[in-house]
Amino acid sequence: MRGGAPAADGGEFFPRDRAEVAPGAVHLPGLLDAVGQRELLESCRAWARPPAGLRTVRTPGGGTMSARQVCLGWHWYPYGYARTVVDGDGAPVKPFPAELGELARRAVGTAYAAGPCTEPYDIALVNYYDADARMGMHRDSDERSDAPVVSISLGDTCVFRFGNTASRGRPYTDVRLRSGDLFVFGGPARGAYHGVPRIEPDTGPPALGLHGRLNITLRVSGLPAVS
Ligand SMILES: O=C(O)CCC(=O)C(=O)O
Ligand SMILES: [Fe+2]
Repeated sequence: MRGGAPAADGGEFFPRDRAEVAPGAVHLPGLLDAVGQRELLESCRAWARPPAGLRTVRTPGGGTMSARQVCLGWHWYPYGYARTVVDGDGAPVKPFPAELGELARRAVGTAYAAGPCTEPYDIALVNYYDADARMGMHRDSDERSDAPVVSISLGDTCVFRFGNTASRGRPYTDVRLRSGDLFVFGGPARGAYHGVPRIEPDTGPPALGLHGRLNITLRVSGLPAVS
């Protein structure tokens, strides 16, 4: 892979390349340009408003997740999916926007030679990380589809840890995800453990105007569509 050292203006001197981190796990740097990032950020701000807005997720063991979350299409809670915010204000989940489905299809088509995924994307999780937030190693395993997961990053750079399907431990690869990067994991990587051990504060593009990091995770539920 070619060098990715930031230039003095915050841009890239050498473009960063598509990189296959593990079989089926593909990093697509800079897929969203500045305009695309700004539009998506504006949408995230609207989705984060109540009802069914940004919330703190409580785990059955009594803990809380440090990244706050809002869901679109299907509401994820530990550990399942619902049509309403069953662990929050009880409001109906906001609809899954068609443009996120298009973005997921484009990402899968760019990531894999086999081309776009034909299953309809119908879940978006929007995770907001402040400088101290992180996400522990976990698998995305509440879906009934093995379609690839597509993850989008906005704002501050994070360290994204992509591991293996057997355990939370090694071997894993740490990848820096920057604003506008996408990461796709499907096929043999679909069930791999992954997490976010660190946010690098104040590393996002200043013009974006986002303090912290947003992640948008797109999934196919495999659950019956609403009529
Ligand atoms: O923030 C990220 O990059 C990962 C989010 C994630 O793994 C999830 O929401 O399941
Ligand atoms: Fe995940």
